[in-house]
Amino acid sequence: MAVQVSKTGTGKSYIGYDDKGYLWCEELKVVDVLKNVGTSPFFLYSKAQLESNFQAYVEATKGMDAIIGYAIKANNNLNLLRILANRGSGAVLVSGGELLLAEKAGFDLQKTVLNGNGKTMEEISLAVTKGCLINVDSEFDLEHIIQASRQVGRKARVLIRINPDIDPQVHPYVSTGLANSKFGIRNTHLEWFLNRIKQESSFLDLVGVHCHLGSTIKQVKIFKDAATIMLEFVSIIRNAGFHHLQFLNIGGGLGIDYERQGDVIPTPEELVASIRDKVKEAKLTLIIEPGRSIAGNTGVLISRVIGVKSNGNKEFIVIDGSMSEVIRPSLYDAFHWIGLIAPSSGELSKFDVVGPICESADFLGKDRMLPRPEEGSGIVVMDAGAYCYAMASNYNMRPKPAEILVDGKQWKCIRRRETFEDMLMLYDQK
Ligand SMILES: Cc1ncc(COP(=O)(O)O)c(C=O)c1O
Ligand SMILES: N[C@@H](CCCC[NH3+])C(=O)O
Repeated sequence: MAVQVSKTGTGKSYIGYDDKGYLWCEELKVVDVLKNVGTSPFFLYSKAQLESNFQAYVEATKGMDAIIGYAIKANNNLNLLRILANRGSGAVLVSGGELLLAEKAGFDLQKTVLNGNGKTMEEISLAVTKGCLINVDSEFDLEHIIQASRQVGRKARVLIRINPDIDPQVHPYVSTGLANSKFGIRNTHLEWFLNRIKQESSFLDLVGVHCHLGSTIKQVKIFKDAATIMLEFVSIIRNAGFHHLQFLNIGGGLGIDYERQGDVIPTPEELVASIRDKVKEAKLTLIIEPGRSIAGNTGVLISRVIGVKSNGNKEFIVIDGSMSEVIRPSLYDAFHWIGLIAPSSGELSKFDVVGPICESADFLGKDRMLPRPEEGSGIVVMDAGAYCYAMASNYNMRPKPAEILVDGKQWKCIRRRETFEDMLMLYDQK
């Protein structure tokens, strides 16, 4: 049975090492899965981990009106989405594609929120037709929503996305709530929005406010500060005559323990507890939009070692996984814990773990102390359940990998590996 590598934000860990040095996913030794799957790299997910992470939010929001809106962008595997939809999760969407997928997965579309600073008319019309909540992101976005609801002949249920100018203290590329961000409106424009919504009240129902500060946040205080500011806006908006205001959408963004050094990451319970009383006092339904903290430690990338080389200064472990499956290190200099999946007697040395892609930015980890691996041995990149497959590409004509789901002692393929023919199909071959 799996042992804990380290405590994550939601507590339990279903992917971890035993004391002999074998990696387990639930009740399966990952070396055995690798043998049976045949191809590599592939993503490996734990169903129990996914359920446990979602359950942590359910427990955290017990006793209050709340929608847990899983942010589909983090991991959109249909099979995983169905698991969450069956458990009553809502969904947070950023495109028409995500909306259609959410519908296919069985999410209650009344509990979905369409976000986005550049929604197309088609996407907005679809969201109005299906009864999704829609976040207003700008003046033009509001005009497009009015137009769509006129055409569809149905009132749009909207929230205003306010940019509260709070620093989430994360990498600038994943920070979304500062004054210079492309997302949301500034409070100085709020009056204009309220007036315009009033004018078009036969097409718009203003039901809430939204903010999303960023991703990989590690302090509860940041959410608490945001809630305080957002509740001030709620009062202003209610005082302006909007009595249907029902939702405070606090966004997503809770981090996970990528470093696996025992960092203290707030739990969903701690996050919600820090704002619960104020939200209840204001008679609001809380919407929370977690992505990473539900999907992140649910999955890992399993690769094989192609070879080990030295350039005189540095040593490299070259694996068959790459930035085309896990782009986060290249894009954000993000850290993912890397290890061998089975015990090794190789001497410990410092390696860069790199892929075969024709880019110097193609690294999964730098300066990692690892046992010198044999060719063909399995390597794990941990915490690859969020923003990894979802951001994967065919760069260098690489097929996207398989996704495997473990449930106890069973595993199944929940998305097959792409083939060369799959990629070829999209070309005009004449
Ligand atoms: C509006 C919105 N909601 C929710 C999320 C999910 O964030 P996270 O995966 O960090 O929980 C994101 C992504 O950052 C987002 O942009
Ligand atoms: N893609 C980012 C998070 C951005 C979330 C979307 N706003 C990551 O891998 O960490």
